[in-house]
Amino acid sequence: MASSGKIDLNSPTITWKEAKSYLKGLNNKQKRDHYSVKDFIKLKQIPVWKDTAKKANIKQPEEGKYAKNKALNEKVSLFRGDITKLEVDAIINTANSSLLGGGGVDGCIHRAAGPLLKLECSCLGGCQTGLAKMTCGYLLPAKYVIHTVGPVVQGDLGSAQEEELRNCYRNSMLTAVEGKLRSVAFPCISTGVFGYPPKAAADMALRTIREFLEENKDKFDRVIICVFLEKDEEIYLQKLPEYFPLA
Ligand SMILES: NC(=O)c1ccc[n+]([C@H]2O[C@H](COP(=O)([O-])OP(=O)(O)OC[C@H]3O[C@@H](n4cnc5c(N)ncnc54)[C@H](O)[C@@H]3O)[C@@H](O)[C@H]2O)c1
Repeated sequence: MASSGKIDLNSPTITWKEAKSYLKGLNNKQKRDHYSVKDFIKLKQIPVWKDTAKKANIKQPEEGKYAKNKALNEKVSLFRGDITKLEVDAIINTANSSLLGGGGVDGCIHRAAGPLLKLECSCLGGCQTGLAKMTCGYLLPAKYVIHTVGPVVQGDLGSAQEEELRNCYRNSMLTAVEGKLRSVAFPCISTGVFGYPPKAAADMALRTIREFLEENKDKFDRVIICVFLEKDEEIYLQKLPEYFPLA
């Protein structure tokens, strides 16, 4: 135990349960002393879709299938960058079924969270495609990590994989609601190694997030779509006005 009650989360002797319980008792300022990243991004630094659209001078398409909703346009955000830097209640990890780490987002999250994340994950018994399981965020600026396993797409996209991707977004948001979390950030689930076509994935993500927020609008302050690649940013800028038309 270090002095003044502060625990060294990098100590080889601390268990993940001790670390999780200790972190739960800290306020944001105290937690910041433990982040593995110093250039973390605060929620208030991430613009909402309403402001992004105005700045990007986005053209509103003809009447789409979703109604204009000012409140929802102030709850969703499109952000391009590293999801491990976001200071939100939870980031979603697009993991594999073992939940024991891998590459891509999964690798970035485990590296930034530190070894305690894998130790907690190893007690979860893996995760089936489409489901979601939550752990502590440890050294991440995010309080929690919601791990979900997306579908693998080889060849043509099938309806089963579409349903599985929809389940990833819905079950991750349901898990956040159960944990009373108010701000979450999604990466582009399954669009990397798992091969889901990015435009079709963006349609499924936006439809599912829109419909879930309509049913649970008071449960969230912010749902962030965190893209990493420029092409994904372009896809979402093009599709967002269809699902979140500018009010
Ligand atoms: N990409 C790899 O080299 C690699 C290798 C082995 C396993 N994995 C991982 O990939 C599988 C899941 O496939 P997937 O397509 O769902 O995931 P993914 O391959 O990680 O790609 C998902 C999306 O996340 C983007 N991305 C990558 N790093 C970041 C970051 N730091 N912040 C935000 N977004 C980022 C990436 O560009 C892509 O659009 C799992 O097995 C997992 O372990 C990835």
